Amino acid sequence: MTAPAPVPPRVLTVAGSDSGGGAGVQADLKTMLALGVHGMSVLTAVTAQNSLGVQGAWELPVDAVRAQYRSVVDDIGVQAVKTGMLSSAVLVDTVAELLAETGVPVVVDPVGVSKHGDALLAAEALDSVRTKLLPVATVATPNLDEVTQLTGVTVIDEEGMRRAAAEILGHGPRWVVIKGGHLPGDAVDLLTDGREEHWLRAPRHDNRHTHGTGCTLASAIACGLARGQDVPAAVRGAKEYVTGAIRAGFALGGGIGPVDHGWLARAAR
Ligand SMILES: Nc1ncnc2c1ncn2[C@@H]1O[C@H](COP(=O)(O)OP(=O)(O)O)[C@@H](O)[C@H]1O
Ligand SMILES: Cc1ncc(COP(=O)(O)OP(=O)(O)O)c(N)n1
Repeated sequence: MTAPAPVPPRVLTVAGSDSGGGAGVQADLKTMLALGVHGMSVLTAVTAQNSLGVQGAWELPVDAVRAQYRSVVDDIGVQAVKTGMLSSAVLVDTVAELLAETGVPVVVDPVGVSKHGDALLAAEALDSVRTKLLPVATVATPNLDEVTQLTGVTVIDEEGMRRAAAEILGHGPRWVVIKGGHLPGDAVDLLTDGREEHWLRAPRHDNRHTHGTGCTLASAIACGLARGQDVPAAVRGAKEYVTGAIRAGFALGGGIGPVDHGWLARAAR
C-alpha cells in the first residue's frame, strides 16, 4: 500500500469573493496553492468585480460566516489565518472573536477600498477594525489609503511610513507592514514591531496590472507563518512572491488586470 502523502500546512482566508479572480478569496487561494500550502476559505461577501471596478457587493449572513469558520477549524485545523474584505461591523466583530479563540498567527489585511475606489468596508466598521481586529493581528498590512482611514495620517514619504506604523501599532497588532505601493519610485514597504525596522525594497514594475497585490502579499505572509517562519522571514518571502507576480501580471480586461499567481510554476518549467 502507498503511504499517504505528508500533510501540508493549512492556511485559512476569511475574505470576499472577486468574480474576476484577481483579488479576494480567489487571489488568496491561488497564492496558497503556489506556495505549497493547503488553502481554505470562509466567504464573507460576494462581489461582481472585474478589471474595471466593483459592479456590486452582497454580504453573507453572520451565521454563514461563523458556520464556515467552525467547519474548517474544528475538523481540518489551521496553522495561520489571513483576513481580507470583512464588509461590516458585525462581521468584523464576529471574525475578531473567532480569531481570538483560535490562537494561531493572524495576518490582517484591513481592506477598505478597492484600487478603483469602491468601498469594501462600511464606514461604521472602522472602529471595530481598530478596537477588535487589529488587537488580534500578528501582522497587519494596511496600504496608504487604509492607514489614512484608520489613523487620519496621510503618508507621502518614508518618514511618514514610520509615523503611520507607530499609529497602527498603537491599536495592538504585534507587527505592521506599511505598504508603500501607492508612492512613486521603488516599491518600498516598512515592516516593524516598534523595535526592529525592516525596509523591503523592490523595483517598481511599470505594469498597470496590479489588481490583487495587497491580498496576495498578505496571503503569502500567512503561508510563511504557517510553515513556522518568523515574521521578518515570512514577509521577505511574501515580498519576493508578490514582486514576481506583478512583474508577470496579465493584460486581462479593459482596466487593471490581475497579477500572475502562477509565475513561480511557469518559471520552473
Ligand atoms: N508597480 C509595482 N511594482 C512593484 N511592486 C509593487 C507595485 N505596486 C505595488 N507593489 C507592491 O505590492 C504590495 C502591495 O502593495 P499595495 O499595492 O500598496 O497594496 P494594495 O493592493 O493593498 O493597495 C507591496 O509590497 C507593494 O510595495
Ligand atoms: C473581494 C475583494 N477583496 C479585496 C479587494 C482588495 O484587494 P487588493 O489586493 O487590495 O487589490 P486592489 O483592489 O487594490 O487591486 C478586492 N478588490 N476585492
